[in-house]
Amino acid sequence: MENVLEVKIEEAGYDQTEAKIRNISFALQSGQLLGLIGPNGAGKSTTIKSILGLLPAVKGEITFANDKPKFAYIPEHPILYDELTLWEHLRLAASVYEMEEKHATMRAESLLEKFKLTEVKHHLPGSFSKGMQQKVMLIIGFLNQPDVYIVDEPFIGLDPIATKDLLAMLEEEKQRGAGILMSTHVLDTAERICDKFLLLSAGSVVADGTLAEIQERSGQPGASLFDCFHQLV
Ligand SMILES: Nc1ncnc2c1ncn2[C@@H]1O[C@H](COP(=O)(O)OP(=O)(O)OP(=O)(O)O)[C@@H](O)[C@H]1O
Repeated sequence: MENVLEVKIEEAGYDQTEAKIRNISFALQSGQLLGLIGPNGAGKSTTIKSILGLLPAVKGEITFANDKPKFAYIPEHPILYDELTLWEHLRLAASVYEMEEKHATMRAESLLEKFKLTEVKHHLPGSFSKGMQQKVMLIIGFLNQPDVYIVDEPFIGLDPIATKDLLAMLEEEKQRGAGILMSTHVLDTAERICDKFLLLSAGSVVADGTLAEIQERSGQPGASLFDCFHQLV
């Protein structure tokens, strides 16, 4: 399988004086869902921000497969404009992505339908609930069908049906060949859906690989991801 993203971070942090993460290297393949797992403060968001080029101090190399990579970042906390309606957000995203108008409209309508937001598409997202705002970020992320998804903790705030819809969308995008890097604390879901894991603690990788490989590394064959995690961290 082709690598859609290669990450080799020697160190990265929020200023030049102190590295918050060290020696984080992995490759994300087409059609793969990679789970970024670790306790609070382990460095998951810092890893994601390093990949996105949002940190001032990153030593290392981030390589996307394509020169002009198509990727979507779905942040943990919604970032929305007070003055734009939901539909205007989608129009803006489509124009930033340079999507063809008819295709963008069709795709937007179908995602609104899927996440049950069609009725509020001309409303301001500022008036939406937390979960609805999170869904807006998902729709924007899924709009352009990128090669790579970088998703920061998507499950918090979503109701069970929205969670199920999100999991189905992720699976669909994997089948299409997208690579997905997803950070999460929801370990039972991660265990079910991720192909591989990168387990971080205190800014470094403590284990990586498939569940079987992580079980072996933690000396607990057949154990849950939670138990392996507990043992290793
Ligand atoms: N904006 C920031 N400025 C300075 N240090 C930061 C900043 N954000 C995070 N850090 C530090 O970087 C380290 C890693 O934090 P990070 O946010 O990457 O953890 P995380 O694994 O995403 O945790 P969580 O599960 O709580 O979201 C922590 O020591 C944290 O204090």
